[in-house]
Amino acid sequence: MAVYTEVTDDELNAFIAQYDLGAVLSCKGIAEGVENSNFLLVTERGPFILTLYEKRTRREDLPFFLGLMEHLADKGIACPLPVQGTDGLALRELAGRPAVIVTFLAGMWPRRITPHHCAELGTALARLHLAVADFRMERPNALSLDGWKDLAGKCAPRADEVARDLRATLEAELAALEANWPAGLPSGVIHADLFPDNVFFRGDGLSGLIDFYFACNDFLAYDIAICMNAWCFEVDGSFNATKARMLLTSYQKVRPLSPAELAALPWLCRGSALRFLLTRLYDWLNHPPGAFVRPKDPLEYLRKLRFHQTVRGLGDYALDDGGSYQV
Ligand SMILES: Nc1ncnc2c1ncn2[C@@H]1O[C@H](COP(=O)(O)OP(=O)(O)O)[C@@H](O)[C@H]1O
Ligand SMILES: N[C@@H](CCOP(=O)(O)O)C(=O)O
Repeated sequence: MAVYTEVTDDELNAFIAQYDLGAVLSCKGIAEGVENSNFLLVTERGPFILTLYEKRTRREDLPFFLGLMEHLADKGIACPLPVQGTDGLALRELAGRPAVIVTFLAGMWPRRITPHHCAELGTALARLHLAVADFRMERPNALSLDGWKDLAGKCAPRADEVARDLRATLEAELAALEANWPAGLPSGVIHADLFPDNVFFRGDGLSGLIDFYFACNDFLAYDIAICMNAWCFEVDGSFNATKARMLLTSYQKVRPLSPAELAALPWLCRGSALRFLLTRLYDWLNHPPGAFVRPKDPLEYLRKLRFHQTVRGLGDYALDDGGSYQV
């Protein structure tokens, strides 16, 4: 379960005393998530989420993530809002980790993805991309080409333990991506991890987005590629063109994609597949024995990468009309 850092009652009570939230009624570790320690904190003012930031979330990036959530909430995007203490500060320290309390978002993430979920996602993603246009803070994407090379180098000596010839596959893919990575596409702040477990629904409607801790500046269309990989494959590994069409069509009703963005999607999907293959592979090879968190399967993303390697253009996704299918 994703609670890496335990908090004692004394530490928690001293921490909460810095807010105007009343007394703590309960505080339970949340099993989901892999990056940070999360707790469902119930106080006399209601439910909140307490997050302690762990290894991959760098302290110097936290003002960007918190500022982004505040900016998005201000623009009407349903997302958690950092809660300030009586001193006006949201970011503080608890049990030796940077920590914040954010507002609780009602809803459930979808366990069985339907094309309708993908349509809702497309609308929300495009709204997010429009909403960040005037967000002034920047954070370069540490998990783009240079970051992938770094991770691939660290995994190389043991990669073939996970899949035959994986080391050579990674090297060849990195070279191909370096030679073909698009340039000059519309850029801005992207979520960069908008997987189903970070998107909440209430009934049929999307109710909010969470987990902005990989957000960064990159091509906006790269965020779509991340979503195509995370939402538009079936458990048997097949690509579901209907889901991708729903995603693209809804997105484009809010923010139309340029021909260059559409043409770049196959390479962006390859890059996104490699990115999640590499972080999962790194975690797979390096998770401490006995850790509660079960690392995610890197091979799922190797299969997605192999699929995209066969794609020569949008037609191979059955998206040659640019996803202009009418929902
Ligand atoms: N603001 C929130 N409102 C409601 N639940 C939340 C909120 N933030 C996180 N959660 C819960 O905590 C889980 C893990 O959160 P997440 O941000 O994905 O963690 P991690 O960064 O460790 O992956 C989510 O799946 C959800 O159940
Ligand atoms: N979405 C990533 C892992 C990051 O986990 P999250 O719990 O922060 O969404 C993956 O699937 O590899």
